[in-house]
Amino acid sequence: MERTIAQVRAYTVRGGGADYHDRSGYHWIDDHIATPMSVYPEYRRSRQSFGLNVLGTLVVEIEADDGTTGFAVTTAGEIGAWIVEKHLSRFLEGRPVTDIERIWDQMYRSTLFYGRRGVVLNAISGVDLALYDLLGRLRGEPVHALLGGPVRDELVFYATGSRPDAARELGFIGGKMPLHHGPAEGEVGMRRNLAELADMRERVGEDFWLMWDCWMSLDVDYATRLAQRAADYGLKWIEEALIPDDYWGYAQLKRQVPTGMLVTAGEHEATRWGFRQLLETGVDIVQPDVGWCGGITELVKISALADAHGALVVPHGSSVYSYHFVVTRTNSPFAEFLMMHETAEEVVPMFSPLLLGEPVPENGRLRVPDRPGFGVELNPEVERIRPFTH
Ligand SMILES: C[C@H](O)[C@H](O)CC(=O)C(=O)O
Ligand SMILES: [Mg+2]
Repeated sequence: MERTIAQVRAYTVRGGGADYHDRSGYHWIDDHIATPMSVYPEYRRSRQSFGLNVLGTLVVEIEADDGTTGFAVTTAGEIGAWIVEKHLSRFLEGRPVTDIERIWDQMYRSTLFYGRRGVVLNAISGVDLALYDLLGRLRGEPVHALLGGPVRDELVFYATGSRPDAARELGFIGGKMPLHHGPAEGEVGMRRNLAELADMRERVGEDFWLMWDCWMSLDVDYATRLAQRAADYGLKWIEEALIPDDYWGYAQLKRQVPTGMLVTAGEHEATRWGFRQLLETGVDIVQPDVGWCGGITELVKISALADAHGALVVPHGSSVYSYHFVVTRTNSPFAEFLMMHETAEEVVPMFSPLLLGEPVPENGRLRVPDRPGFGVELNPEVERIRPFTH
């Protein structure tokens, strides 16, 4: 029997969860990481100092007419909750649960006058993921089955964190480190970056992948010089070196990095149109975040586009929402695991404490669970607030 959507609800959560930058106390993820704001000395030490954690987590719940409820989490907080409740809900309530493509198109077209990317696309992604979760629960199938089924038995992971040496011991295939010093810290900062890479290469040996996440902090000149000097230490890829709008810079950087070094980008990009522009620069790996780029519905299109450009798709973080997709695509041969342990020495669930049943890699590998939907539940002990209703 065809089920319809009875109600859409949006909640916010603080402290961890999908907004993984929203945490208190020491954490490697907020320890002097180079950012576009590093040009201002007063904002260098901590990304929270310029508001990286202002949004918080958005939880979208979608209830079908038989009471079955699907949900998803992303980064969008109160603004996202307002968009979902006051604007997007009208395109869902009363519609068949299977109307995923039409609902996406209406959400996107109707928000073009203030949307296209950023927090609006985060909100659209949250709704889309919650719809997939609901459809999977109604059909008793995991989301990966709805996407055509797995192309491999298990996922293999690289780890992102400050301790690739610990990641190696934990069985990951590589380690991606945050870059600590940007161009404004001059040659001294450049040398410090290279010393950290050299030290890590020493610790992990020759064959372990080492990558740098530059989080939009560089310019083409600095990124080129950094890449050239990092080649001596076998840097596998240089990630998100430039601001997302500088497509021309990415094209230039791709031409200038040493042969064999990969250029990756895209975690702050959204929609097939944004990725079309990014792919035309020649980047080797695109890294859409399924909770930010437009959800699964859009990621399927981005992935096909990337495949036709000969580029891999290795989604940014996003836990189960990414795993169910990656396992279904041949051009996504491995996945990212973001180390949310304070010192990146242990494996902890990425969206902890928000989800129950969130799977984590063991020895760098994971069989994606066959539970219906995305296979996770909301932890009832985590306080959530519904700031708006409609
Ligand atoms: C470590 C990075 O600065 C950021 O927090 C996460 C990220 O960009 C990634 O996992 O990739
Ligand atoms: Mg990144």
